[in-house]
Amino acid sequence: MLINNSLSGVALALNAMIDHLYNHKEQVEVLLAFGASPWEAAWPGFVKSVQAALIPAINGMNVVGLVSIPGMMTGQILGGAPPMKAAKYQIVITFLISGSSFAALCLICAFTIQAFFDHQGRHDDSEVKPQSRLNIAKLLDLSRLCPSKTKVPQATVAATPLLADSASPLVLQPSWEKPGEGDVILDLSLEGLVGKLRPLKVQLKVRGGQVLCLMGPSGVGKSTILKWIADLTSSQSSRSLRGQSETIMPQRWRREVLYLHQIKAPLPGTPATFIQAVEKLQANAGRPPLQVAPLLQSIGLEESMLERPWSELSGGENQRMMFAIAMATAPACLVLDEPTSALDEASKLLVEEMLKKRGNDSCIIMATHDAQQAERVGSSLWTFSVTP
Ligand SMILES: Nc1ncnc2c1ncn2[C@@H]1O[C@H](COP(=O)(O)OP(=O)(O)OP(=O)(O)O)[C@@H](O)[C@H]1O
Repeated sequence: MLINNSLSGVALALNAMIDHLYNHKEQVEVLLAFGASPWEAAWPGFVKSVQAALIPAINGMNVVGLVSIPGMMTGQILGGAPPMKAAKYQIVITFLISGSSFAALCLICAFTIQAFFDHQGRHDDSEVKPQSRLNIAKLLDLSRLCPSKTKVPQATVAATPLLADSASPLVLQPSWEKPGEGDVILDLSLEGLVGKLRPLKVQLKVRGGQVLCLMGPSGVGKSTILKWIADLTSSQSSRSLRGQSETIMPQRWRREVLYLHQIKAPLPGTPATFIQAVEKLQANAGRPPLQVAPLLQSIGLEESMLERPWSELSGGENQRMMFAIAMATAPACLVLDEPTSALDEASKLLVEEMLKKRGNDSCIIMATHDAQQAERVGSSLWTFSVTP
């Protein structure tokens, strides 16, 4: 029974950890992008899983202890041992069992976290699979047993040529470029697979003050490239930041080449608590507090929104708040994934103004579906083509 309870605790820990890492992938990615180590990013899941595991395990042990200790003690006393000695012996055994179970749980959590990230702390989805859940709705869907005889005509949409030819390698190339004057901030040569199948190559240099825009059909690999650039997912790469190359630690790289998610991440708490958490990350140790409030007004947000829960902010408010926090961290390169996708025209222009106002000591790389936006803010436009 004791083993059974401990094992169920361990199984619960694993479930909670894997669930947390999968269901809050974006949340973990947001923290990683701000310079968190994998441990810091996965910490809430770790605490949750230890709690989930310890409660049943310790409860189980208490029950087992209460039930079995009198019996075992009686046996020892009948065998000639003094009652106090028998009691102490049982208490020590209970503590040893609790301690070893706790150590086992910690180890399991550590292994789970390590399996989810590669040695550089990047996401490694291939190692841990999400739990397959029984889909009751699908099981009860009887319509698939008696398919309708009348065929609904399907609308035929011409596939984008780039996406139709799914096997040919892709390359990212400049469509137009304005000359840049600042020093080279990022020098990258990246290569990897998009959607785990299609090879893609990227070679680019971004100078201080430049805004490099990426355009291409949905699903071609823009977000994939941006995550490679920010070192959140793996690619074969040679890269340098302000002339410094491989010696840069992943956490520092991500903090300096900060990726901002396209979608709203399910963050807990409020923007103010998130800012505090970011300031406490190891990668930000010794840096001054983030000045987010002064930026909010210029992108149409009120300072009071810092105290409102993330879940109460609209998609557009969330996007602008994250943008302001990212700008306040003053990275060397801000990597933006469709930063105005949730905004109305007026708010979009406010964000663009802020992008244009920066000096020559940082650069921007952003994905967009808006050609006019690329013309308004871009120093260069990069598009995808199939290699001959
Ligand atoms: N973790 C993943 N595992 C497998 N395939 C993936 C994964 N992430 C993305 N893909 C696939 O890689 C391809 C490129 O995705 P990506 O998100 O980079 O496209 P995108 O150009 O940014 O699209 P959009 O404009 O719609 O945001 C898509 O076909 C997508 O399904």
